[in-house]
Amino acid sequence: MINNSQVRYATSPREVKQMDTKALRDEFLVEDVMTVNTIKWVYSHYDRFMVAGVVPKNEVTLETVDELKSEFFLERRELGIINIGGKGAVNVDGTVYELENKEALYLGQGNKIVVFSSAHANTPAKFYLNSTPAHKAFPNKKIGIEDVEVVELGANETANARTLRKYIVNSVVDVCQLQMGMTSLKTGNVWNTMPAHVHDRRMEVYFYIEVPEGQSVCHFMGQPNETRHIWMQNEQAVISPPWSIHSGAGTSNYTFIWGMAGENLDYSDMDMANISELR
Ligand SMILES: O=C(O)C(=O)C[C@H](O)C(=O)CO
Ligand SMILES: [Zn+2]
Repeated sequence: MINNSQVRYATSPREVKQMDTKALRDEFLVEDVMTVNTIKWVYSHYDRFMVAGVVPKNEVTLETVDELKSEFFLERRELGIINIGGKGAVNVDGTVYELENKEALYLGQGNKIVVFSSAHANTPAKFYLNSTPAHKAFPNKKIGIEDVEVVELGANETANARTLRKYIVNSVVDVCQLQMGMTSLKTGNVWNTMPAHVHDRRMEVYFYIEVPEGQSVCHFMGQPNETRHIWMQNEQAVISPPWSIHSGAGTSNYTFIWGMAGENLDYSDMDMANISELR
């Protein structure tokens, strides 16, 4: 067992209202996601959601962590994997799933030995990992580009034209509670998830990717009438409490992976915030 994980406790809106920039970043920002040949988990007490990434230049085995007090990582958990790097593979108890860039894999509870590798060490895979507690063992499933549900959102006029791709949702794969997808802003568009929303039934984590060199995304969080912001660099993640909006404006277009867990699997269960009422 390795102890390469960090716990983030749940915070209330009242506490967050008092936080300065550093406190907000310490609590919600995950700076180092894509680590080479190692997996550094962040364990959030919001719905016990775990976030990590791995760039396997050598083979990397998924190991359990102290927080889980389990014999193996997936003993009581499910795992979503999206590859944002070069071609790679995930060996799951002897079955090999090859994942090209922007392909995903769902692993159900009970899988014991999971090994990540890259096809080429000089263009390694970059596996983004989200994991949540599971109550049932659903089958493993690879989700290729052709399996994804695609939704077009926003408009150029409001600088929020974007393509949303649902990878791990219950209309594509059987899951206990994990949902994952990817949203890409079109050229010249900068706003994600605007109009903003909250969903007190689910927490969410955004992982910003494809942010061009020298550009940033300003991520907005907090209750709709008491917002805060966190400046995000490429390949950083941010935890969104269930009571918080999660929206961002970039200094260019970009992509992000969203992952959710909680009370329901209803993607459309959102309480919208009126733009003119944001504070
Ligand atoms: O661009 C968007 O809008 C999103 O990607 C929204 C996320 O999917 C989300 O917040 C789901 O609750
Ligand atoms: Zn959301």
